[in-house]
Amino acid sequence: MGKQKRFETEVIHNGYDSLQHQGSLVPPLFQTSTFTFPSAEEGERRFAGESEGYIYSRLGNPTVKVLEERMAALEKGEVALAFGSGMAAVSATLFYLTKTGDHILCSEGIYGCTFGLLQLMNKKHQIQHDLIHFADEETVRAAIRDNTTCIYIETPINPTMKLVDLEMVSRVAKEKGIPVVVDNTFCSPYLQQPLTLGCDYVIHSATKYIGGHGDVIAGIVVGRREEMGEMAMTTLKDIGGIISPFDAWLLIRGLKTLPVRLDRHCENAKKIAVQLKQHPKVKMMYFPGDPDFPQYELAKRQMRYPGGMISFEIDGTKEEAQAFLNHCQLIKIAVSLGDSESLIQHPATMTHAVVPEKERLAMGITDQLIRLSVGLEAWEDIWEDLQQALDRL
Ligand code: MET
Repeated sequence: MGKQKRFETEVIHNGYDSLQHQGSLVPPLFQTSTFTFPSAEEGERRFAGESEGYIYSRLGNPTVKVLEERMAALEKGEVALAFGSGMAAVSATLFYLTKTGDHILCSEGIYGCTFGLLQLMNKKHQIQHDLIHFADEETVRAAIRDNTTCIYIETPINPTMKLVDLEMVSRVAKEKGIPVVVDNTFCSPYLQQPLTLGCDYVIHSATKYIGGHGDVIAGIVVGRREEMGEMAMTTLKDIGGIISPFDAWLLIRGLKTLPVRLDRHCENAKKIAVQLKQHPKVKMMYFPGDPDFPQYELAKRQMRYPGGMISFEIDGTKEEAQAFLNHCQLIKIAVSLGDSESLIQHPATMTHAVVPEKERLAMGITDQLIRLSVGLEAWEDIWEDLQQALDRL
């Protein structure tokens, strides 16, 4: 296929040759559950892995393959696998990396359903976990146990926006031979490429910036050929959380504009953050692009731009936080993120409602915390909506 091109080119062209598909500019949608074999013997060879060729869409599909190859290239990994949701990707990866009695070391905050999954793994398989602040090498070393088989990180953390120094954590993890898994959903590979910083697996809820249009639920995992091959044959094939070919096709379409969209998301977020910070009803703001953000330097080092997500605490009660959401008119009250539409939500009662209060507060998710996914609308319109809603408090 020749040498890899720049990111903005790869999102459009990688892994697809139109001349191999009757000149179809856009990768065709292979909306089929199964594939016919020219003979019984060829069927046997395909099942035995002695012959290439498709069998059944749970085991592989040409449309899904275009998406997977493209995502692998964009994350600078070897192989990607697509899943039916971000959580299917997370659970397949964690089940692949652990067995009964193991321990997972996590960042100090994680998405509510990932937290729920860890509870389930603990209950059913006695797999333990700790959530820690990866402050420095010593802290990481001290937190790793003999039975730690994986480090699981979100950065920025959903929804507190705290960052983890991926280069530092993977350096320590390498000493101990422990794989580092990063949920890169808030950044997409355009803003942050964990594999280039020494991490081993990247996970996406492709529902968010990858799809970008709020019409697909999907997940992606990227890693090395050998491990991903094993994952494909076990926790993808046999647990079966596959993506549908149509959803893969929509993601291929969404990906083409990822850099263009993210440039705009990031520009808008920067402008909104400046305004938000000055509003008297905003008590705290968490945005990696704010010069007062405690990890501002790390953000500059690790991320291309600070992203399109902003969290902030209003000066008020939980009820006032909810009233503020209700006052928003242009901005929609909804979970999810990375869509064209600006979305706002209340993590304590929505994305992280399953986390018990004590753990939730330890993560930094107060009743006053609001998460905003800055959309692609004119930033002035987004700000005017926020401002009028804040002014009514
Ligand atoms: C079902 S709740 C959330 C969806 C998504 N992971 C988010 O953080 O918004």
